[in-house]
Amino acid sequence: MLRSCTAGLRSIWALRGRREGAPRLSMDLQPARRLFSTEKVIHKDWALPNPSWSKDLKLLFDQFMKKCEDGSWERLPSYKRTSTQESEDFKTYFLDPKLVEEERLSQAQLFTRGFEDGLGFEYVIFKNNDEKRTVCLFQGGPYLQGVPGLLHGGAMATMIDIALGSCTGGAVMTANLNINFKRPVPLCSVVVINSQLDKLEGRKLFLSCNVRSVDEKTLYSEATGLFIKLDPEKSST
Ligand SMILES: CCCCCCCC(=O)SCCNC(=O)CCNC(=O)[C@H](O)C(C)(C)COP(=O)(O)OP(=O)(O)OC[C@H]1O[C@@H](n2cnc3c(N)ncnc32)[C@H](O)[C@@H]1OP(=O)(O)O
Repeated sequence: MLRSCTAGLRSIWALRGRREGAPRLSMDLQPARRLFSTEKVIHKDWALPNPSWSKDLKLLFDQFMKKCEDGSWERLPSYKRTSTQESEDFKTYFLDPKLVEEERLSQAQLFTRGFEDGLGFEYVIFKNNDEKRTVCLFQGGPYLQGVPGLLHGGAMATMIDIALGSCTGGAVMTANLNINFKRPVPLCSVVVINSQLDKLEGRKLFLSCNVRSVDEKTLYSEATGLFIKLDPEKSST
C-alpha cells in the first residue's frame, strides 16, 4: 500500500509517537485467535524512525523526506501484516486452504518486521516512480549477525530482495536473484541500497541494485533480480 509523501509528512510526527508507544493490538482479553485477527490490529507503519536508529540513518531519512516534498519521491510505509488488498492479490495463486491453516495464517507477519526495535531489520524505502527506482536505507541490528561483528549474507540477501521488489508493482514473485558480495557489512552499520528497473519484457521484470556505505566509498554488494508478474490463469500450488 503506497501513500503520498505529503500525507506522510503531515502525519509523520503522530506516527512517530505511535511507533514509539505500546503496540496497538486489541487487548480486550479475547482468545489469541482474535488477538491476531487482522481486523483487530491497528496497522502500525514500521518505516519510521525509532530510538534505535543511528545518527546516519536519521540524517538520511530526513534528507529523503525533504526530497518527498515536491512529490518526486515517496516514502513507502511498511506493515507487519499483509494488507487485505495484497492478500486478495496473492490468494488466487497461493492460498490453498488445504496447505495453510487459517489459524496459522492469522498469525502471519512479514519476517523482517518481527524483531524488537533495533535488533533486526531497520529500514525505510523511498521510491521515485518516474525514474523507476528506489533507495532503501537499511541498518542491520545485532540479531542479524553472521561472521562475528558482520551482517549475515542471508540478511543482506533478504533486504536486496525486498529493495528490488519495491521497484515492482502488483503481484510479483522473485524468480531469480544473483548477488555478488564484495565487502562484508559491519553489524549495526547503515547501508544504502539503490535499486532500479532495467527492463520489462512481458511478465518479466529485470532489476538491479548496489549496496553502498553511507559515504558511498564502499561498495558492499551488487545484485540483479528477475521478478515475474503472476499470471491470473495459473495457480502455483
Ligand atoms: C512487501 C514484501 C516483499 C517481500 C518480497 C518477497 C519476495 C519473495 O521472497 S518471493 C518468494 C521466492 N520466490 C518464489 O517462491 C517463486 C517460486 N517460483 C514460482 O512460483 C514460479 O516459478 C514463478 C511465479 C516465479 C513463475 O511461474 P509462472 O508464472 O508459471 O511463469 P513461467 O511461465 O514459468 O515463466 C514466465 C517467464 O519467466 C521466465 N522465468 C521464470 N523463472 C525464471 C528463472 N528462474 N530464470 C529465468 N527465467 C525465468 C520463463 O522462462 C518465462 O519466460 P518467457 O515468457 O520468455 O517464456
